[in-house]
Amino acid sequence: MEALRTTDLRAFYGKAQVLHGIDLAAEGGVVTAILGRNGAGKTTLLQSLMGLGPRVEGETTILGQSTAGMATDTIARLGVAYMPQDVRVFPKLSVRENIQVAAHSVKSPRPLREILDVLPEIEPKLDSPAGTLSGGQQQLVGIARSLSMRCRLLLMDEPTEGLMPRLVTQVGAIVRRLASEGVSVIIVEQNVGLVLDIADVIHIVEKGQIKWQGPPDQLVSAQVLDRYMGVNVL
Ligand SMILES: Nc1ncnc2c1ncn2[C@@H]1O[C@H](COP(=O)(O)OP(=O)(O)OP(=O)(O)O)[C@@H](O)[C@H]1O
Repeated sequence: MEALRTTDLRAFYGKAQVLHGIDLAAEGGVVTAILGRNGAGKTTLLQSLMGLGPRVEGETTILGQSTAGMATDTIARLGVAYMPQDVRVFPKLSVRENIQVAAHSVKSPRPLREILDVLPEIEPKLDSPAGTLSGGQQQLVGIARSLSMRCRLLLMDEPTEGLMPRLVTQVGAIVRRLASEGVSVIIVEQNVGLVLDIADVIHIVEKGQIKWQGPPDQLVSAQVLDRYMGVNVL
């Protein structure tokens, strides 16, 4: 089933237009990566999908339903999880409680045991206040929260920022695992290597527009990365 479709999505902060007609479609089981330079509008795109922040125009359909006028919590209840860039844990709650809060918001959460099998690093920290964990560990708690919600559309904003390479690989494996379960994952990333490894389709956003889209093997052409990202992979 189609998890997401936007048609001519436009977003505004006050009078400033940040997204200029985004057409994006994503199926269940597909990992869609969004690349782009700083300020291109990637975070604004995810926030627009969640009904957070900017004023939006155009059409968005999530899991078959138009989200026009929907509040963020209603969008979440359709089966959408959003992992913002600055993952916010509840610092005074334990890691376990942080996961329970997320699990509480859905009818049939993923069992904790299953989450710990994928994220063994957090098991020894389950009863520690989440605010005492390192930034990287807090990122993992954010991922654990998303896993617990058993979402059908997962929006991730730079989930590997600040993570050590081993954990970056692990996050990549988790994303692929969710896709194999039928989840549609939209991932904003700066880590081009990771994107090439895990994405099925890549969209490059520049100045609020999708300038290029295609599979990873086509992206590995110096022109595309040089031109839109200032990255030279060759
Ligand atoms: N709350 C806001 N109010 C006004 N302008 C904003 C707001 N948030 C973002 N912008 C502007 O919108 C544009 C897109 O920002 P956005 O954060 O979506 O880009 P991004 O591609 O996610 O960048 P980054 O990689 O730095 O996170 C930028 O010009 C930014 O200054």
